[in-house]
Amino acid sequence: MSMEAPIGVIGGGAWGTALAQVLAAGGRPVTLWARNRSVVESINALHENPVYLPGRPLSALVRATDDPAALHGAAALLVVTPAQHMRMILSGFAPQGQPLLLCAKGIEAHSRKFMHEVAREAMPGSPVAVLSGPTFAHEVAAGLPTAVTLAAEDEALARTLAEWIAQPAFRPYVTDDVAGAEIGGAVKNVLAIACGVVEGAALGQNARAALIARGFAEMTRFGLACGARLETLAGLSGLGDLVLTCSSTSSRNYTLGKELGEGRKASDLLVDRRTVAEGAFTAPVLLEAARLRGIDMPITAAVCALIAGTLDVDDAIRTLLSRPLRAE
Ligand SMILES: NC(=O)C1=CN([C@@H]2O[C@H](COP(=O)(O)OP(=O)(O)OC[C@H]3O[C@@H](n4cnc5c(N)ncnc54)[C@H](O)[C@@H]3O)[C@@H](O)[C@H]2O)C=CC1
Ligand SMILES: O=C(CO)COP(=O)(O)O
Repeated sequence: MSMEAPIGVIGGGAWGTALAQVLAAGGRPVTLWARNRSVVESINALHENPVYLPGRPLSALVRATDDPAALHGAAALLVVTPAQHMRMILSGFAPQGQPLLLCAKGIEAHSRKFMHEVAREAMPGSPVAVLSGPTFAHEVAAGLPTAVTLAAEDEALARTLAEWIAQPAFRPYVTDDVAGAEIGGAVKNVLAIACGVVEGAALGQNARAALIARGFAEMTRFGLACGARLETLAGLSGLGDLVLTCSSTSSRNYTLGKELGEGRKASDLLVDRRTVAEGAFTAPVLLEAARLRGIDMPITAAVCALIAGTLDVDDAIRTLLSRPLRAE
């Protein structure tokens, strides 16, 4: 048993559970806070999260709790809640000044704030870093090779967190471009919905490639306007994650889009979901943030219209294809 201070994980969904398993596989004790009592009990008694990561045995070094006080004394806190709930959940934890490693991908609705801004407001005094990249939770938990971006303005903090989380098959690359790491992860979820629509409506593989490339152009325009660097947007947390989630039904966002493309209604698909498809919540706030900066994001606008039910799939496609010709 390791004598090191545990790492805390806030959020017992698929990604929080997978990250807890990565840390524990390296011999680090992990205290995983989850809001769902049956998840806590199953992890402690059966070493499995049957609700969000079924069929994946977890290390005995992962101990679950629903008591925020159990995270006092943790060396760092990985924050792995859905983006729209992060502020509310963090406000239930008394700030202890531990570093926060933010792992959610999204932009907060209404405030239009990125996760690092929300975390700084909810837990002032805690240094903040971001983890993002092409990472399906079930593959990470199975120990399959994965590379991620770990971003912090304080490079020493990024390096320390990278050393704590790195495993032979889990390889963080550090950067100080926090905005770049966050924007790639948030925007790709919206574009994954659009790619799923292309699949569901059987528009073909040329259309999907065009959408990934033009989607990346949208991500880049928005990212650069927010101070992100091109090399981050073209790296693991941007283009890397875009390619992953725009090509697989393992992505909840892509699957949501596929079902929209097959003609199902967004309101039916979004009601009573157990798992989170962040792109549905990010799309409207991203579009608004882009409008305020004078940035054109036609694919994001089409996703917004499909989710709001103001356009059907045929009209959304017609709208995108009838835009004036322009330089690439
Ligand atoms: N699953 C994955 O492969 C990856 C997920 N992420 C990101 O991690 C974040 C968490 O996603 P997952 O772990 O996949 O979640 P999930 O879809 O597996 O589980 C849903 C989570 O949302 C929580 N939740 C549901 N309703 C809530 C409410 N009203 N208030 C507070 N929490 C509520 C549940 O307790 C659960 O932890 C998201 O931002 C996602 O984009 C990032 C990388 C990979
Ligand atoms: O972020 C992810 C992979 O990097 C998970 O994608 P989904 O949320 O679309 O399942």
